[in-house]
Amino acid sequence: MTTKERYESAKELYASIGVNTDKAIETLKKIPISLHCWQGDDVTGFDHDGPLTGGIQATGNYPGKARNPQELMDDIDEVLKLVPGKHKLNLHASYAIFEPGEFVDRDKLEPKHFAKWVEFAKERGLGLDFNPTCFAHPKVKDNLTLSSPDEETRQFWIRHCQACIRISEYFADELGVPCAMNIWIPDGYKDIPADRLGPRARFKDSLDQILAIPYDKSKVYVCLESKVFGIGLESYTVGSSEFTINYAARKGIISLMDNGHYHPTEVVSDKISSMLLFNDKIALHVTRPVRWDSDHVVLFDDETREIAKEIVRNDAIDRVLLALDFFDASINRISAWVNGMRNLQKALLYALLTPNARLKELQNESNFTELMTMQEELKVYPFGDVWNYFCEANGVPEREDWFKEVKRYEDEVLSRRN
Ligand SMILES: C[C@H](O)[C@H](O)[C@@H](O)C(=O)CO
Ligand SMILES: [Mn+2]
Repeated sequence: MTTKERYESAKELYASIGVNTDKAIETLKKIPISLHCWQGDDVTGFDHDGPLTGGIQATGNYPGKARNPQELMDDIDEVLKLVPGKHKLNLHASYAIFEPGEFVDRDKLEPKHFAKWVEFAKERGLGLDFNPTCFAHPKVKDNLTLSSPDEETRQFWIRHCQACIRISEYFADELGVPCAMNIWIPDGYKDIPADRLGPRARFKDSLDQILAIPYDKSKVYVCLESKVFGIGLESYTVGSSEFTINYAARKGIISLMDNGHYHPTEVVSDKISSMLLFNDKIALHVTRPVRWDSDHVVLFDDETREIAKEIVRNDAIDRVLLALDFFDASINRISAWVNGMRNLQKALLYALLTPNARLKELQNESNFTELMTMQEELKVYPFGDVWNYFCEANGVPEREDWFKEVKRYEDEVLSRRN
């Protein structure tokens, strides 16, 4: 049987429960996911030689990490060949590209330092998203940036974030696609603080100063990401969930939830509906925490599917900005990216192939017996036949065939890097 024939048979079965597979794959094709550049080099970037700091960690030493802009771009191209649909690329400020011998500190960054990325994005029809890099830098003083009591330090990071807004607007102007600019700071304390309010008040004031510069809100979507703890910052983080949600609501920016940034039994899938009721847009970093915010590769697992269902069944595809955020250095980095992208797409497809209206009715009728039965039986519907057809129709390898190309690239390209 061909992929198409399998699809036709799956289509009939889904139609019998009121699901239109053609419509599902048309919708999926148009859902952009922001591919995070930092999986390719373990969050190293190009503007410093120091270690990764900020309470995050990439563990593993798999060979073949990208060492310069060209290698990172080549690797991203390799990923794009294996992922269906059109997406965005998510850059950090530390990935600025300088002329040979040039160095520009983060508070002085300008659009021209990202011109090569814009060219790259234009040639491939990608949108660009952006992030200030408030970590892995000598100006992070005692683990603090925008909340630092040291005014010089705080002003440095304010200027950095302002520079990033200007760069984000340049991306949007050049590419004709709004740029999501996400602010995340690592600031916090390892042990019980004596003052919780002061750092948060300074962070609030810093954000006010950053947002006070003129910029076009229809082009730059400023997002604010919360976090419950970092490595070495276990007792207190300045940018907590309450802080970021309140600040974003008050100032009309976008809350970003990273599903690795909550207590282990808290799930982002349960937060999405509440956030949608009070916000036009929300943003997500989709990741996989394992015991802690360990940023493992996204799988086609229960929570990823549950997140996707909340987006699809609440008609929020255009209101949720989707980005990946993980950095696994223990496996082939191209495969980490491709698995993460394809798995989030699979979760979205699974949600699109769910008879959501019928399931809602069952819930409202308190028919929990049939609801459970249906939800469980759906798990063994021929979802894979629809996914494989989607891959074929979009010119990328189906099933695990993509891995052959990853192996070839590893043998011919990655293994020659050291
Ligand atoms: C590199 C990213 O900006 C970073 O992972 C941030 O989004 C985060 O999640 C920190 O834990
Ligand atoms: Mn994140």
